[in-house]
Amino acid sequence: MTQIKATNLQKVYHVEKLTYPVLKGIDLSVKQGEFVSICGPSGSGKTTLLYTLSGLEPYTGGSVVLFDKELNLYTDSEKAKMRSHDIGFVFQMFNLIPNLTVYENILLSSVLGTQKSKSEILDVLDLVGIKENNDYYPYQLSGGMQQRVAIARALINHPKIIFADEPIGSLDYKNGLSIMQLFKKLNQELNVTIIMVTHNEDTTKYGTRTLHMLDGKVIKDENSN
Ligand SMILES: Nc1ncnc2c1ncn2[C@@H]1O[C@H](COP(=O)(O)OP(=O)(O)OP(=O)(O)O)[C@@H](O)[C@H]1O
Repeated sequence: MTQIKATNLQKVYHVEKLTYPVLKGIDLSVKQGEFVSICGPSGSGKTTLLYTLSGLEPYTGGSVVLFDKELNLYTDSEKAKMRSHDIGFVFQMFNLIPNLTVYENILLSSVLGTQKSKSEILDVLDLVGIKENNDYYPYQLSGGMQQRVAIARALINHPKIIFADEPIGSLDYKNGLSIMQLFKKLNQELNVTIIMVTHNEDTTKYGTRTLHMLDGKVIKDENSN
C-alpha cells in the first residue's frame, strides 16, 4: 500500500529578495513497510525533503499525498490528528522533558493520541530496551538510552510511519549502531515504515532502500539489500 506519493515536489526558500530552490522536482512513492534512508552531502535538501513529506514544512510546488490525501488539503485539525496518530518523529536531539521521568515523558506523548495504560507504556519501553529505567530522569541516562526514550515516545501512538532526522547524529559509534539495530527490528517486527535522513552511508545497510540526493534532486534510488 502506498503511503506517500510526491510528484514534482518543489521547495523554494525566500530570503529577503533572493529565492533559493532547495527541492527541484522530486518524484517519489513510499509503500508501507519500507525503510528508506535519505543520504547526500550537506545542503543537498535531505531535511527539507523529510519535513515536506511529513507536513512539518509547507512545499511550494508539486504535491505530496500522505495517506491518500494531498497534504495541502488537510485542515489544521486533521493535520494535528494525523501527527498524533499516524506518524512519529525522531530527531538528532532527543528533546525529552528534563523534569519528567522516562515513564512520564511517554505518558505525556500518549495523551496527544489516546491515553495509554501503564502496561502499554511499559510494553513500549520494553520494546526499545529501556523498561528497567522507566523511573529515571533523562539526565541519568546515556545519549543512546535517551534516544531510545525518544523512539518509544514516537511509537506510543502506534504510528504507521516514523520520520527520523539524523537519529544517531549525536551518538557515539556503539550507541549509534544499537539504535540502527533497533530501527531495523521495529521496521521488521512492527512493519512500521521508516524514513530516515543520514549523513553516514554506512547506516543505509539497515534500511531497505536508499535515496541519494544532490543539489535538491534524487540522483539515485536503490534497494539496499
Ligand atoms: N529556513 C530556511 N531558509 C532559507 N534557507 C534554508 C532554510 N532551511 C534550509 N535552507 C537551505 O536549504 C538548503 C538545504 O537544507 P537542508 O537542511 O534540507 O539540507 P541537508 O541536506 O539536510 O543538509 P545537512 O546535511 O547539512 O543537514 C541549504 O542550503 C540550507 O541553507
